[in-house]
Amino acid sequence: MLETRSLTKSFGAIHVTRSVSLRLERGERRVILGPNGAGKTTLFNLLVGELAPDSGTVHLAGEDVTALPVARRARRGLSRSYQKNTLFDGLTVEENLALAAAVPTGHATRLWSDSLSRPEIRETVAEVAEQVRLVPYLHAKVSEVSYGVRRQLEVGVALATRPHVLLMDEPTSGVGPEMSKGFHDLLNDLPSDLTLLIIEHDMDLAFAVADTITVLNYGEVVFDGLPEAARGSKLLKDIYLGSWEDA
Ligand SMILES: Nc1ncnc2c1ncn2[C@@H]1O[C@H](COP(=O)(O)OP(=O)(O)OP(=O)(O)O)[C@@H](O)[C@H]1O
Repeated sequence: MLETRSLTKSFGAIHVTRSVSLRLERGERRVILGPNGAGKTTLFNLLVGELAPDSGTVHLAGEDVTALPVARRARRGLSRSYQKNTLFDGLTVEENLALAAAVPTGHATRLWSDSLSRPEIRETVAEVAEQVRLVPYLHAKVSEVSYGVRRQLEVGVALATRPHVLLMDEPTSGVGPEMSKGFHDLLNDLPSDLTLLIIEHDMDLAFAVADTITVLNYGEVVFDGLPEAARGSKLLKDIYLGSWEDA
């Protein structure tokens, strides 16, 4: 469903992505682990098209999308939720979802009231709100809801564009252990044909949701396999857990 072949990117003399080849099957849940600066976010930027690689290719559903800009990849079903806040604070939760839901319909508009009057958008908003446990907050302004609810909404906004592949950059960053468990349930309840690629620092969550794990270190894939194998890997302990404890 999503594949990279020998993806390579440098910033000046720093090799941030070193010949990364990944292949995610439809419905696969893959977690990307790696110490700070390993190149995880850069890989996401290359996948969605915010950065162009120096060499290598990105394929979505079998098609080479390397030359396509962000919006065209998004229309083909590749969506991303961000680590940082990208919500409209002055709008309600429902209005934020409606704006995102309007994107694939080609009716994207800042007039959220227009979006909400469209039945297909109302339907998407209702379904996504259910999926990400936001029904009780639909009419609250984003500026009034808790940090954890905002994180849920960020996932909701990405889902409302109806992606086939969803990339999530640290969905639980900054939320407490209780919320983190809630996120685990939320991720497991997402449609089984949705392909998920998640950058996650919370090891418990990572192992709980992952079908497969990729570990990046200095921009290079140093492990690619099943969570059980990752758990026992000395390499992973040395490069990842060591850095994690230092972080
Ligand atoms: N636009 C840029 N220009 C120059 N260097 C950059 C740029 N973006 C990232 N880097 C460098 O590339 C390296 C990888 O950064 P990246 O953010 O991809 O790592 P990461 O694994 O996501 O780290 P973290 O876990 O801290 O978010 C770092 O050394 C970073 O300073």
